[in-house]
Amino acid sequence: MESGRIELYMLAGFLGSGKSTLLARLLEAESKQGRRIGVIMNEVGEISIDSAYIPDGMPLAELLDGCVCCSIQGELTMQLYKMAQTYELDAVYIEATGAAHPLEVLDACTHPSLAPLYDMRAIVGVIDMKQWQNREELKKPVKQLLEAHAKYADIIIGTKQDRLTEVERLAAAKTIKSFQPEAIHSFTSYAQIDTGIITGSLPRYRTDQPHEKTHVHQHLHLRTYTRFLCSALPRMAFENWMRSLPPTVYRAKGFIHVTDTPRLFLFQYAYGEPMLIPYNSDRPCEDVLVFIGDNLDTDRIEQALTELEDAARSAQ
Ligand SMILES: Nc1nc2c(ncn2[C@@H]2O[C@H](COP(=O)(O)OP(=O)(O)OP(=O)(O)O)[C@@H](O)[C@H]2O)c(=O)[nH]1
Repeated sequence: MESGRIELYMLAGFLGSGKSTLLARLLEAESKQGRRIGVIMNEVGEISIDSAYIPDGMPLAELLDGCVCCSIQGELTMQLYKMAQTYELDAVYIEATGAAHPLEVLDACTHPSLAPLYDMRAIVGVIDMKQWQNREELKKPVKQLLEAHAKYADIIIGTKQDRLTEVERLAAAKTIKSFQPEAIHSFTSYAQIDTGIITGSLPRYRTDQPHEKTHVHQHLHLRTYTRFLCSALPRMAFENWMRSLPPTVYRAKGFIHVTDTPRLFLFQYAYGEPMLIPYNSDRPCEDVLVFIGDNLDTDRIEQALTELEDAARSAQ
């Protein structure tokens, strides 16, 4: 467990694309390595089917009867928190329902309360290659979801090669690669992949960060940047700076203190508008901000936050 935090992997893919098959293969590989693994499974129905793939004794949380990206997003955050508190783990795998949008699941995984506990490693997009090739025939929302699983993936596993002819297989691989060229790609039948492309292989830490706890997760085009804060921030200046961020910063959230009051705030930012909500918690919260965006300029964010911290300290 690098950096003392638990590695977190999300398997995202349309219904029936092969997520559980891939998960079973990953768990087998992880157990051979002797790593301690937890699993969170989300199924839309009231009964979990996929958890049958999980070996006895492996920590498992099931989120049933709701899609993690709509009705039970808060529950996923809570389950992740509980799992980290209850077990000593090296990695946790989340299998989202086939109906979940990966960005919504990512939102739950990057809740600021989880920042000290988890290291979000990768979104693994599981794509049924035949369905991909025939996607123009799908209803628009299904096609969009299928494409989102490829678009936001760090690693794409194209599945069910065995259902395609050689010509179809080459064509599907080519279009998936050109749709999301920055991902790592692997095309397979029944998840016969080199599991090392998922576990422990991505560059995740920037070495040039002056702030010891600062961490960058390179999501290819989509990036998550987690910045622990050293002090309270001047509220007005902070809010004005947030409003000046480019629209490609889709989302930010965190826990912060501001200089004019000792109380803790939950910070939320979406569509250009920052919000500070007084927050009472019986859990200890570290001051932290999480940014999610397209090609985030992490240097500029880091510099601006350092300046805000310096300004707050010199005003004291
Ligand atoms: N032919 C073929 N079938 C596969 C492959 N991978 C998985 N399957 C089958 O496809 C079906 C669905 O696979 P799962 O792994 O359960 O898919 P899932 O994405 O977890 O499904 P949901 O949880 O319903 O979204 C199962 O019957 C698998 O055995 C493959 O590469 N080739």
